[in-house]
Amino acid sequence: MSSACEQPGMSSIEQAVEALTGLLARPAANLQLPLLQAHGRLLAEDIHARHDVPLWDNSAMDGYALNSADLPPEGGRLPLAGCQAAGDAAIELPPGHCMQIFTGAVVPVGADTVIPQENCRRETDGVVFAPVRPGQNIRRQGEETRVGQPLLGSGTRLRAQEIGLLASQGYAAVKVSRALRVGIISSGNELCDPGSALGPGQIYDSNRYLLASVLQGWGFEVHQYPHLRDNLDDTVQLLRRASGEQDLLISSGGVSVGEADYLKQAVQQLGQLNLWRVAIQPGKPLAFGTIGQTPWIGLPGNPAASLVTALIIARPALLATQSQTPAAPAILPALADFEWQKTSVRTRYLQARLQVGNGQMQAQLHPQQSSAMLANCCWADGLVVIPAQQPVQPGDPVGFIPYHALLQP
Ligand SMILES: Nc1nc2c(c(=O)[nH]1)N[C@H]1C(S)=C(S)[C@@H](COP(=O)(O)OP(=O)(O)OC[C@H]3O[C@@H](n4cnc5c(N)ncnc54)[C@H](O)[C@@H]3O)O[C@H]1N2
Ligand code: MOO
Repeated sequence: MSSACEQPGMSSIEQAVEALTGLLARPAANLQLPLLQAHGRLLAEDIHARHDVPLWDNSAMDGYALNSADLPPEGGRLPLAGCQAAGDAAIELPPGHCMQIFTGAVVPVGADTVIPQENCRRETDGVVFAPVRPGQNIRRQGEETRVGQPLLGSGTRLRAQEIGLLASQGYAAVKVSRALRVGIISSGNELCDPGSALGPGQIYDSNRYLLASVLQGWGFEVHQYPHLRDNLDDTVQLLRRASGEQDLLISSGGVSVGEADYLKQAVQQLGQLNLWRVAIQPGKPLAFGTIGQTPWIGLPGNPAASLVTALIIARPALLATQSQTPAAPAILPALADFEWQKTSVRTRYLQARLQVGNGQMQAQLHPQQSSAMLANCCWADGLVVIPAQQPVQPGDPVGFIPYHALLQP
């Protein structure tokens, strides 16, 4: 990322992230959600074990349970006495016998060892064992977790494994943080939604779908608003309504210098414009401010500029409303498999792929880097970061941020 920005009128990326983070408030309320709806949410309570895990000593194998004291050290034959199946209460092992047992079944009373069926020889009414190690293949009560033990802390993001762990402790519902409600607004007379026929001069609105996917991927609740026509009255009206309904508004388009770009003007009329223009390419015209109590982020209209600014500037600020420690995506070291001479006062994010060459990670660029394109972003699996004013020669070290890291919370 850029250091202090020397371009008059532009903030550095760090300044923009810091100012935006200060503008966004955490949603106050928590909510109780059924476990199946809690995936991806942040836990809003501390979770303790309700019982030991395992609940009782149980078998790790399909085989035969026995009391090791019943066998001589060289092994031997034990008569077979019934079967202990998973889901049944513990039955008693008669002294001097063995009992068939299945994985997960409670260990019969009196048994201390389980031998897998492939490691012994079954006869009609008995089993012949090699020497055994007492205690083999038994999962002990409480060896994973003891009742009352802290399991998950408030603030933990519930991934698949946390959901599974909560279910294993009998939690049918959990308290989670309410996700920010984000209103999405696409601005421009030229926009038409997929599913409708394009009129003359129209294009399909891709940013609405792109941004909704990004925000949903981070766990936010997304609400759509109608396309904003390029005039001040409509813009003021829609922003006033939407700001009363959402925790945050994110628009795309209408923030550069064009005479049909009314968003900043409308925000100034309704509230306050806090920042405009960031030393980032693509994405320079990014703006944000507040309408009443509701923050607004104006992403640039070019689709790749919308995507990159959402991932690099909005992401850390938005995730800070959800968690105390938003994970900054790791910048992976790579070697440039390209030359870049178009230096700029802005930090440049380039659509790139990583590949292994000569045993090292090499970053390759898409031949087209226009911010008006999306096919290049689909080709890419991440972004190469070129600091301001820094040309790159083939073989130079560069930083690479994988898309998967940016698209996850
Ligand atoms: N004279 C100048 N012109 C422009 C400058 C500048 O500094 N001086 N900056 C350029 C840069 S950089 C960008 S990025 C764009 C951003 O402009 P806006 O945010 O005002 O966006 P629009 O003008 O509304 O649209 C730009 C471009 O993107 C297309 N677009 C807009 N919304 C969508 C959408 N929802 N789905 C798909 N495509 C969309 C729109 O049709 C335009 O082609 O400004 C440059 N101009
Ligand atoms: O910043 Mo614009 O986003 O260069 O296309």
